[in-house]
Amino acid sequence: MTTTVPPPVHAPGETMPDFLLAAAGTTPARPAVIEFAGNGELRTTSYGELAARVRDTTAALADAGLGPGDRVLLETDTSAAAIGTFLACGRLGVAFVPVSPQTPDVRLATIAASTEPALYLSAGEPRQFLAGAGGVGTLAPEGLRLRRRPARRVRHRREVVAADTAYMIFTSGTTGRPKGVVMSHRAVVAFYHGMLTQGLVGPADRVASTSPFQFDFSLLDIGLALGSGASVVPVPRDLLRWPSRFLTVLRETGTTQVNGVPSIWRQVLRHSWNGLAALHGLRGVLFCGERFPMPELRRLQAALPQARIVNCYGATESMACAFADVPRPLPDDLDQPPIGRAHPGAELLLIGPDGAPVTGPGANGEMYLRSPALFTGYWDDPEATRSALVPDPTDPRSNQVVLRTGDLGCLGPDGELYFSGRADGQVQIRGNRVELAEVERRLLDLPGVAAAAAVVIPQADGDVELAAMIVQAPDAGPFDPTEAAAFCRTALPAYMVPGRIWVVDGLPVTENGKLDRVALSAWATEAGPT
Ligand SMILES: Nc1ncnc2c1ncn2[C@@H]1O[C@H](COS(=O)(=O)NC(=O)C[C@H](N)c2cccc(Br)c2)[C@@H](O)[C@H]1O
Repeated sequence: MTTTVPPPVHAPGETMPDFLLAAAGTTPARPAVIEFAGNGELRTTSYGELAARVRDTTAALADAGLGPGDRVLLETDTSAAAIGTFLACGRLGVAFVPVSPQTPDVRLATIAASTEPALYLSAGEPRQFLAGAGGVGTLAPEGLRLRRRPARRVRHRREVVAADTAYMIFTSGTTGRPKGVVMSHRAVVAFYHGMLTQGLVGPADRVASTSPFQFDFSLLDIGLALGSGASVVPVPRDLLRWPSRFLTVLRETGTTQVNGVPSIWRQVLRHSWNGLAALHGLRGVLFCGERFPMPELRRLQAALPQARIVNCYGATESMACAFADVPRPLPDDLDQPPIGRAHPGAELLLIGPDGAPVTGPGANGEMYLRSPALFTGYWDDPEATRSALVPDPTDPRSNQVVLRTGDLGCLGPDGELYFSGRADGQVQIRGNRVELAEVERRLLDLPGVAAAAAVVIPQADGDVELAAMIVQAPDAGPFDPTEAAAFCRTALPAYMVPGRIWVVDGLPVTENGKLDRVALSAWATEAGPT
């Protein structure tokens, strides 16, 4: 008879640490973090041990003079030490700014200059040039080690309130200058509760987290696991890129749920489909961040017939907002999985070009999000904040703000939403507006194509040329670019047919694992016409 493990008890007015440590009150002995140490060794931190670590680190940070309104720059991958540290920050009302060790020096310096952290903590050797900026310390498995105390500051606030900033995530802004998304405890916990309504995992589950710590997807994974009384399994970044090692981590840690962007599956599906299919304990997959190419999604679903696959949509400005089960079986004529609808407690509106809501099957519009999980604003950027948090277009008088996502959506027959690309994602080709995703969707219909990316190459005469790269499925035959172009021509206007199509082994991805269109365009320009 299976003993039912009591779920954690959540209370109103929770801060992020309250929410994430709730299970320490109900199941202190159960594993909170399971780290893969290699050669069959696992390092487990129980909820009780995590809570004790948070207490010690909170005392160390308080002793260093940190308090509400301060910021800590936290350079690390996801780990028990990292989680314990950011929870301690939350206990003191100190915001943490996560950056991954792979962050280039210039970007780290930009973020540090903008956020003026009271303390810079690094899991590895702290980067020297930051030493003069304030306090410096290192994260060690046994706790925090200060190398330079933070300068003393005048303290105006002493209470931690749920509206305080829990963290700030810097995303690449379209203007090139990174924007700091400021998230309050109240917003994060509101999203976490919305996520818990989806019944994704229970206390016996082990959630593999594959995103870099600086990507809020990692914070979703931590919230999903710890908020459910389950375990987080951080997947070491250097093992993720090797299919066999990735599968070894999943198998040896007893992972039951894998969260990650679509690209983490590309090489596994190409080279280790059988190894993946052998993981019968895998009962859930959650992906987010961009569309999952349908041929790859079908192969993933075939490898894991027992798994629930969920498409999670959203922006860092509300962590995420919608969860939709990928239909099983996937209809043949479906060209992308739905994003469904916002989680309970939030609502996605479709707004037409005239600012009025659009409804009814097939309606198209820009998605606006109404939610208690909305971000506070962009750090030190009131103008960008005003353009993202806008008065509710259905009734501006209340000054209730909604998030203008910048994403286009369309309504399906049953009221479920589909993602139709970025509102600013169109490119102009010979005067015609083109959604690159439409070209990619057509290429994905080609037999033997597993993934595709379309890109525009600026020409000397000011015009642009449309090109594409495709990744072939393992069983595909030789690729004929002429035949592929003819295939596109039967369904797309001439200006949307790629002038050249390259076969590539993989597609470049950003540090967060999403298709890197800048790298793609640079590569195509070099490989393209001389
Ligand atoms: N499921 C989808 N299908 C298609 N397009 C998606 C999906 N999820 C996003 N996007 C796109 O990515 C944009 C946002 O980018 S972002 O701010 O860097 N954040 C992200 O990508 C990740 C985002 N915070 C997120 C999403 C889900 C869970 C967590 Br936890 C975090 C959205 O505005 C969309 O354009």
